[in-house]
Amino acid sequence: MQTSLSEVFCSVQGEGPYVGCRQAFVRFTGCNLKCNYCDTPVETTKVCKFEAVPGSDEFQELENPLSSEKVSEIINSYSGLHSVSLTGGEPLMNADFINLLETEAPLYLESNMTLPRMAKKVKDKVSYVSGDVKLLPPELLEDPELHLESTIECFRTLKVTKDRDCFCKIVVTKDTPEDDIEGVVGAISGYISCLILQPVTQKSMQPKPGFLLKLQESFLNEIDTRIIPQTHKMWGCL
Ligand SMILES: C[S@@+](CC[C@H](N)C(=O)[O-])C[C@H]1O[C@@H](n2cnc3c(N)ncnc32)[C@H](O)[C@@H]1O
Ligand SMILES: Nc1nc2[nH]cc(C(=O)O)c2c(=O)[nH]1
Ligand code: SF4
Ligand SMILES: [Mg+2]
Repeated sequence: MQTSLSEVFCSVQGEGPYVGCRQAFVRFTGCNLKCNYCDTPVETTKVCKFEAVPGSDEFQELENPLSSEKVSEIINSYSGLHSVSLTGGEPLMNADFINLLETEAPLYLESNMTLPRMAKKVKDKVSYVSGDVKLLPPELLEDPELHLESTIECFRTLKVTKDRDCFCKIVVTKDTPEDDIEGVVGAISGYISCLILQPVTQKSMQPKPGFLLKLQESFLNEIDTRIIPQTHKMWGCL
């Protein structure tokens, strides 16, 4: 089986509870959402950029699409990996491909948690789930009620178990409604090991620190809640 990737590189996880862990990053193309804050191009590319030496800024170009065998081989060429971040775009759009990967390091899924049928397919394949809850303006969603139901269903399917960690990240902007955050956290807190409030990185969209601290305080009785911004952007690594 083959798929298109935009890039493969080795760096450290810049977000959430595993910040600083060495990972291979596999970036799939295509996404089913259009988040107003998204920092990543999701269009399908002709070639996949592959950085063989971490931090070298020298990229080889591999023609898309790539086979699962080739992608596994590239990932296994990196040493010292904690895990393999499957990101994008939306990696769950490639659930069948993910199931064919044969990597030495465990898989870490980075998902928008809106595709429950795909989530079922990969539930025994992934060891870490970094699941976003997308609190977007309703005009950006086709069916806001279904969006919420699908999100909860994905967390139920990929919930924390003895073999899988699952945590939630919520990107918070100055326009994120407090009530929406509270409602969804109540619905998924039983499925996750911790909740990360991730302030959006663009200065113009950022919430006030006091808003995040107040939210954190209100959730701490229910779930380990941490405020962690994107750290890889601070020191300019991939
Ligand atoms: C580019 S997305 C790809 C994976 C998946 N589609 C998702 O959204 O979870 C990777 C992570 O970056 C986060 N992200 C994207 N744009 C961001 C921004 N401007 N500020 C903070 N986090 C951002 C997303 O919320 C997600 O947690
Ligand atoms: N260092 C680093 N950490 C990340 N965490 C999530 C990322 C992503 O784009 O999915 C990402 C990324 O692109 N780079
Ligand atoms: S779901 Fe992820 S990749 Fe897709 S638009 Fe939102 S942040 Fe970007
Ligand atoms: Mg990123």
